[in-house]
Amino acid sequence: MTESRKVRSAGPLTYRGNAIPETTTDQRLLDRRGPTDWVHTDPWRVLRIQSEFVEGFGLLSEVGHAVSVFGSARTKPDTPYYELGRQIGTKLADAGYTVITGGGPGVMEAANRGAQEAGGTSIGLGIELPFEQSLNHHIDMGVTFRYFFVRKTMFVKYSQAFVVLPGGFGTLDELFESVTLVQTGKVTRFPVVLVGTDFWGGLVDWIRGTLLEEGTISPDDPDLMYLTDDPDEVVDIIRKSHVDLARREFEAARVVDEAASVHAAEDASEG
Ligand SMILES: CC(C)=CCNc1ncnc2c1ncn2[C@@H]1O[C@H](COP(=O)(O)O)[C@@H](O)[C@H]1O
Repeated sequence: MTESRKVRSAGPLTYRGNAIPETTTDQRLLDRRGPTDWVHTDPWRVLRIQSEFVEGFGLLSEVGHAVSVFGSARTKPDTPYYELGRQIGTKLADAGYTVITGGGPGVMEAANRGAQEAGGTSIGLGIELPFEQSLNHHIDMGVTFRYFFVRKTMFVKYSQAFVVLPGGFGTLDELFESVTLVQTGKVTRFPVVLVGTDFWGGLVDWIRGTLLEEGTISPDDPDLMYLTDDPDEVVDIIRKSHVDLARREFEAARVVDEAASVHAAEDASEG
C-alpha cells in the first residue's frame, strides 16, 4: 500500500501522501497574490542587510588608499571648521588618498569638496534618516545605506585612517567606535586623528585624567588618538603610519620567505 502513495520532490525535500503541498515552489514564487507582511520580517531584513554589504563592497573594493573624515553635519560653509575640513580634504587628495565621508552636509561636505577641488576621489557613504536628505554635491561615488552598522563596516574596511573634526553625537560615536576597534586589536592598521585642540582638548584631558585615574582604560590607551590643528600634520601622521605599516608587512613577508627557504633547504638535504 505504502509504495503506491504519491511522492513529490521539492529540491532536496521529499513529500509523500497528505504532506504534499498544494502548490510548487515555483508557483509560489511567481504568484503575486497573498499577504505582503513578509517584507517586514527579520529573515527578509537579513537579505536586505546582505545586499547592502554586497553593494558597499562592490563600490569600494577598488578604491585605493583612503581616509575617512568625520565631523558635524551642522557646520555651515565659510566657518573655520568648514574651511579646516575643506583644507584637509584637499591635502589628503594631494597626498593621493581618496576621501570618504558620511556624505552629508557640514564637515562631511567640506572634506568632500576639498578633495574634489584638488582633483581627488571623493566618496560619500550616506545613511537613510527619518528626515529627507540627499548626498552632498561634492561626491564622485556614493552609496546610501539603510543600516548604520553596515555603513560603519565600510568606513573601517576601506580606510587607512580616521580624521575627526568637531561634531556632535554622531561624530563621538564614530570616534569611540574606531578607538575601541584599535584598542581591542580588531583593527591594527590605522591612526585616529582629532582635529581642533580647543574643541577636543577638554575630552582628551578628561580621558587622561578621569578615565586613566579611575583605571577604566590602560596607560597606553590615550595615545591611540593624535590631536592637532594643523592639516599638514594630519597628512604627515597618516603617511607615516602608512609607511610604518608597509614596513611591518614587508618585514613579516620577509620572515615568512626566510622560514620557507629554511624548510626547503632542510627538505632538500633530507631528500
Ligand atoms: C542637517 C543634519 C542634522 C543632517 C544629518 N545628516 C547626516 N548625513 C550623513 N551622515 C550623518 C548625518 N548626521 C550624522 N551623520 C554621521 O554622524 C556624523 C555627524 O554627526 P553629528 O553631526 O556629529 O551628530 C558624521 O560623520 C556622519 O557619519
